[in-house]
Amino acid sequence: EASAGEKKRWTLSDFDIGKPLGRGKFGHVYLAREKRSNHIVALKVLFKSQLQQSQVEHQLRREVEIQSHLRHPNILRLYGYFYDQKRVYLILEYAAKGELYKELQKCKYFSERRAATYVASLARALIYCHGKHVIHRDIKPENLLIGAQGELKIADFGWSVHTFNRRRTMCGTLDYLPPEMVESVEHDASVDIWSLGVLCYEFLYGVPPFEAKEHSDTYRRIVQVDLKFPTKPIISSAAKDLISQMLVKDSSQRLPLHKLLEHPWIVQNADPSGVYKA
Ligand SMILES: COCCOc1ccc2cc1OCC(=O)N(C)CCCNCc1c[nH]c3ncnc(c13)N2
Repeated sequence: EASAGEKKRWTLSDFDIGKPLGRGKFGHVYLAREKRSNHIVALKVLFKSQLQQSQVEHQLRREVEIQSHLRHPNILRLYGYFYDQKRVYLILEYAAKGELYKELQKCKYFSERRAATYVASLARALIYCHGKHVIHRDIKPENLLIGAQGELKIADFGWSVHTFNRRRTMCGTLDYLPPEMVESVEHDASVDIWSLGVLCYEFLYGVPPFEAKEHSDTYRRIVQVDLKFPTKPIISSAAKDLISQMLVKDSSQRLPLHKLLEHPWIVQNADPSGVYKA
């Protein structure tokens, strides 16, 4: 056993590999059990060749370094990592209820209580991250997982926690980008308030607020903050008020995350435990 201080050297033979949990851009994620402790984990396998091709291996190293120090109930734990000739393996907390975006697709949109409970837990996770000078957790639905008790977990390692000019081509959608990033000017932790506002809108309406057929139209809608609320589903004015205070072009005018937790819509709808009980 490695003593508390030194890092344990993991190898693939320490794990029984179970069912695949899904495929990401750079590799597969598997259910796995650590043999000695019988601890169930998720094992993400990344191919070194693909990481080299996309020149992200140094970013991954930095991400893993940062992520391994984050400890929050709404941030997926990274327990450790190891590598062999061809692959890098990330040993991760297992989120038993899987991907949030699949749940959102299935329900089309969430109730105000469910949306508020998720938004409040994400706000707490982001307050924690900002307290550690970690920003831009890239909180779109694809990067959110659901734990065994229904709690939300940010799984994405952002790739861009300290990089300011991440190329969006790597991750496709523009939908979540705030104006300052779309216009690729300096940005700070308030980008996360914008993205959380976009996410809150999508939880309630089932589509992101600035969606358009063409990238150029989405781009224009974002920089103009062309925010419209559909008539269906019927959403409370408190929810619209909160979203309107987050999707503000001037990043210094966006509702601070700790104020979000005191907003009437959150106070009246979010379950204090951070767990949505159907
Ligand atoms: C550089 O990589 C950073 C870490 O990225 C991830 C960590 C953990 C992940 C997924 C991650 O990236 C996204 C990705 O690979 N997919 C979209 C495919 C698999 C989807 N997950 C399915 C899943 C279900 N129960 C889970 N419990 C824990 N982790 C999971 C999952 N996935």
